[in-house]
Amino acid sequence: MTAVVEVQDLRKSYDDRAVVDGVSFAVQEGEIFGILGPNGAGKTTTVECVEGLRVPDGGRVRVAGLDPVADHAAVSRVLGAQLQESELQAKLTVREALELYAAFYPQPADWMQLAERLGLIGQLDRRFGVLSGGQKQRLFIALALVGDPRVVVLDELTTGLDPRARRDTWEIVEDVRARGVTVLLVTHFMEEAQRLCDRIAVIDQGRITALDTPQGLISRMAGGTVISFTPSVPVELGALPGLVSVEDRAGRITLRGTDATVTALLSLLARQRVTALQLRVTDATLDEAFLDLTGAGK
Ligand SMILES: Nc1ncnc2c1ncn2[C@@H]1O[C@H](COP(=O)(O)OP(=O)(O)OP(=O)(O)O)[C@@H](O)[C@H]1O
Repeated sequence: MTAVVEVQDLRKSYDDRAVVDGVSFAVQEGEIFGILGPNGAGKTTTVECVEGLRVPDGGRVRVAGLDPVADHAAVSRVLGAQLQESELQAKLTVREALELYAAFYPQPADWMQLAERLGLIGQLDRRFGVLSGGQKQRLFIALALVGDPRVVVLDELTTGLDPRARRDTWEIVEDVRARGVTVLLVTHFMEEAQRLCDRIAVIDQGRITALDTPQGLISRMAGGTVISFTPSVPVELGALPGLVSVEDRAGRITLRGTDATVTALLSLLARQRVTALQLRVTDATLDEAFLDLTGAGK
């Protein structure tokens, strides 16, 4: 596997306050890599150092082997960044924006094809200022892809979108990856990270507190397996392996533990001839793992 984005011991301070404090990660070619963290954690600062928009105080950043600050022009040919709303004139039509941005690149993608893939064909002659939130986001994705990049950085892509538009956008991101583009995704939405990302770096107060697959993040938290059931008769559970907590709400029992807890519980119930009514075994959500892994839950 080749790392297309490498960040080693990245440091950035504002007014003597470290907002990125020794962040290291490597994004493999073809991966959707998520950066997740509470407000002010340093996510945007980190990706802006990757984009060459901010100069790090320390550490090393490479995009396709290039330094985003020293080799800025070369990096902008391999890396597509999502614009912020303020960066596009309201009067520009979708067609003009696509033409304009395509002209920045020596070998742009076919923007008409991009517009078609992103469902923008019907919007080509409409001005940016009158587009809906979802249409604007589609245009931003198209503009990030118009240089035919190897890596695309998407920051808070679906903030402000309704659930339908958010799901449509996720499909577009999956389609982008299916075409071999590496995606670096900054998000607040756990569901989005869980659905899209191959791996996630959880950042809190400028440091990475965990880096794993979504499933790995969930299973590393204590009590990652949730078991709930209603016993046919009252039951004495005693000590079960891996058990983290027990809750009894009007006869419905919820346990948090591990796979070993489930196995031990089932044999205990069988021995006591108790039936577990409406038995459900689920994984904790990434939401819960996130709160466990950042100061946000404390
Ligand atoms: N140009 C700047 N000058 C001073 N402080 C800054 C500057 N840019 C960012 N900060 C501060 O650095 C910290 C990290 O900001 P950053 O935007 O990287 O966080 P974030 O994780 O992306 O947050 P959010 O999820 O809220 O967008 C914040 O406390 C922010 O106020």
